[in-house]
Amino acid sequence: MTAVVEVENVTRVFAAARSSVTALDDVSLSVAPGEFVSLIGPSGCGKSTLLRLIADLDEPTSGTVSVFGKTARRARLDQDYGIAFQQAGLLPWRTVAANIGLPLELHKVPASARKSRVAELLALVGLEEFAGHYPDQLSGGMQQRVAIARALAEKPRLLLMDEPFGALDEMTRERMQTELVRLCAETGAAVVFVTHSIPEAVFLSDRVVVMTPRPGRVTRVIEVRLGPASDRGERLRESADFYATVTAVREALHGDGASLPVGVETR
Ligand SMILES: Nc1ncnc2c1ncn2[C@@H]1O[C@H](COP(=O)(O)OP(=O)(O)OP(=O)(O)O)[C@@H](O)[C@H]1O
Repeated sequence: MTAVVEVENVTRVFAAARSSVTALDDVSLSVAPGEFVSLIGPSGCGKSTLLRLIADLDEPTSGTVSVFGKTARRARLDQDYGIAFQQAGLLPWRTVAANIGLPLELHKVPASARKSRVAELLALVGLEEFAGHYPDQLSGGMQQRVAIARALAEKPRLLLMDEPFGALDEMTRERMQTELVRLCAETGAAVVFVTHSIPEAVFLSDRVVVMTPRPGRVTRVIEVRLGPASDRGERLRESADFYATVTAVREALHGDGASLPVGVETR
């Protein structure tokens, strides 16, 4: 089975006149179809750099990145995935509805199908009343929700998301997490998801990849065994298994994995 994302021995050095930063050092990562993988680690450990390399917004100093078995460049040109990054990246001259519908327009989806899909997405992110607004009339969190709706517009087989829920209030954030899990289960989409939140990573993921900075490396990979995505509802957040996995990720982040709870595997 072809991996959706294959990162092999990737190093990214940002060279400057006096010093250079090794943002990623010999990082490898493989994401299977339908798999949800979160990248977590302290600020500056290279999470965003890794995602940018996968999205072909930057190039590795050495090593290779492939997406759906193609070069990262080819996959970007073919628009094989949806992207939702920290900055919403909306087009200011387009309304909310027109921003969300943009990928559908680019792929020449007929107007009637486009309209109904945009209505569905507006409901999903709770912005039905703002369809005709422009981005600068929305709060940061609302803009972020528009960007997420746009990323989901074409039910992509891969989503690349960098702190997409960072600007949201806690209630909306949890709702969006539940929706994202449900959508991925429905569409079979794989996701590479950057976050600073341990509970968020655990709730969403099949695997949590723990990174450390200077140089940016993958130090641990924690398999999350919390049952199928379709069962990940609100009750999961209060379960003992959930807490145990959160603890395991926290310990891995602090470099203390000596006593892992039962049922949590690392490799
Ligand atoms: N364009 C760039 N030029 C120079 N250095 C860069 C560039 N982009 C990233 N870096 C450096 O690479 C390292 C990794 O940065 P990156 O943004 O990937 O980290 P991160 O884990 O996503 O951090 P955060 O959690 O704060 O968003 C940092 O030391 C950063 O300063």
